[in-house]
Amino acid sequence: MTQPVIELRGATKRFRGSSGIMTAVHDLTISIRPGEFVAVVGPTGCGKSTTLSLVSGLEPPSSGEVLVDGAPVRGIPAGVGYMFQQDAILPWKNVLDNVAAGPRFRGVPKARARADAATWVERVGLAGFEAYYPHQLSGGMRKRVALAQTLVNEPKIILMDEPFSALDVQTRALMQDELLRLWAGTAAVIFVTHDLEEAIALADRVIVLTAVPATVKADFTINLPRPRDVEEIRLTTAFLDIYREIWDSLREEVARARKGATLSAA
Ligand SMILES: Nc1ncnc2c1ncn2[C@@H]1O[C@H](COP(=O)(O)OP(=O)(O)OP(=O)(O)O)[C@@H](O)[C@H]1O
Repeated sequence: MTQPVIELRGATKRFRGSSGIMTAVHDLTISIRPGEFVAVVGPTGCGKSTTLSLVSGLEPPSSGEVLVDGAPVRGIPAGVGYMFQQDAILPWKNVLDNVAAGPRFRGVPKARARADAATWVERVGLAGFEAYYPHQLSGGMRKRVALAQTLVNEPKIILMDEPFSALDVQTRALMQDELLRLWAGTAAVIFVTHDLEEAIALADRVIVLTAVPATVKADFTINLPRPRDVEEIRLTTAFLDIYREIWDSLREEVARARKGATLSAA
């Protein structure tokens, strides 16, 4: 059996807020193998981003353990790439230099960093746009730059927090396909999303979290064949069956979260 690359063992995270201590995630136990694509869904505000912060080392757990490659996470682990809703594109650098910035920061010599960046700019479909500046790019093109910025570092773990949620529906589907094509099992991915369709279309497993404090409610294996075309696969009976099953589980938590929000607002 392959050793997990990411492991949360009974991880709990508490925050001190204005009205006392609140528990964001509680007794979270998740194990992810190398190259596995895991989507995490749950109601709004349940603790999905906090889960990513634990794995990225941005937040230490209050109790329990978080391990990357079998070692407890202390600080930001090496080999982890990120992609968030807001990209980290530098407006004063052109496309090529934006993609080369990460390797340069890690100490890769300039010529090598630019050569690697050029390869990734091409792979994400931006050949010819190397000298463009971010303000000259569309939303989808910016996402391609962000994808290249992440993948140029050859991460073995990619943490994604709703990376495509600000895109229009068509560009979003295009980027989902691009992500699957470029990822192709090369890294373990945790993909946080509000969108259950997106979760199922992309992932090998979909983890449903409970309303806050988040803990694992259910863990579904997605046995849809790869390679996938995200727009085609959504129309298949197998997809709709899985969707119904997971939505039944998620719906209860969404209802609990809404009830909690109404009570706290009253
Ligand atoms: N640094 C912090 N300090 C205090 N409370 C925090 C902190 N980070 C998160 N929280 C709280 O923890 C809970 C979970 O937040 P989190 O952002 O992880 O949820 P989420 O599921 O990602 O939310 P969304 O669905 O809105 O993206 C929320 O109640 C939030 O206010």
